[in-house]
Amino acid sequence: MAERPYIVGNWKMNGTRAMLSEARAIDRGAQRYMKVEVAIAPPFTLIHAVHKEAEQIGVGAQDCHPGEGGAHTGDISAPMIADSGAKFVVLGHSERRGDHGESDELIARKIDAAIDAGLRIILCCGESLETRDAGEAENFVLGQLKAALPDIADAGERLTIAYEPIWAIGTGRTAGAEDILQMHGAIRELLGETYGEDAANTIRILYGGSVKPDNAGEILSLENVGGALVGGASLSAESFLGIVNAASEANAE
Ligand SMILES: O=C(CO)COP(=O)(O)O
Repeated sequence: MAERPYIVGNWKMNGTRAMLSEARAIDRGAQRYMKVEVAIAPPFTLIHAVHKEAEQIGVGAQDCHPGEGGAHTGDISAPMIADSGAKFVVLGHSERRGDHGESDELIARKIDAAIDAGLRIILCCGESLETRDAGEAENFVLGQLKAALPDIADAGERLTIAYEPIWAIGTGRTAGAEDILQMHGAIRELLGETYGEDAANTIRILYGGSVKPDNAGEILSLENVGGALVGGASLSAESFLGIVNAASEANAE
């Protein structure tokens, strides 16, 4: 892993104020790993509280609306997210695409809104098992990215990609090393074509899908894997910091 590894916890629809003690423990624990960038994306309701607690870790949101404000009951805009203390937003997660029918086109508009609000972006992509079995995984994932990659000069600082095969999310199954290497390599190539080699090489490509302390070391030492987007194992400081520790060790190798 060449870049500073980036380990991000996606809390999904989990967490009440009782979880703030876990966020605090993650933050304090992360202070032992200054060479790893650590962040969490709690639900909207906890962003501000986690932001106030955090001394070391970054705080982000899990979605935003493409508009700036107005009559959209129940939605949260990118400027509101930035105002709550978040510095990034996760966009295009397969659960948003699946549960809410989010299209590539909508995700591209959300990315523009997030950029206008000064947020960094973690853009998610990933194929279903059906698509993989049909031999279409790479085409599908690259298609998702081509439809959404923003036309910005500072992509190296602003953008992170997360490859999360849907069949590996919450299932205890991780993609094999060969599959990860191949997909991350293809994504790196697309980023190079889009932004030029130099910028592309500073964009971290995270892997996500059942990352745990005991498999993180192997995954994080693969070429073109710049970190992990972690769901279930980010809900406890102990397991999440175990992954941060693995990232630190993989980076030292
Ligand atoms: O979807 C994920 C992170 O965004 C991965 O979730 P799990 O780590 O629970 O498989």
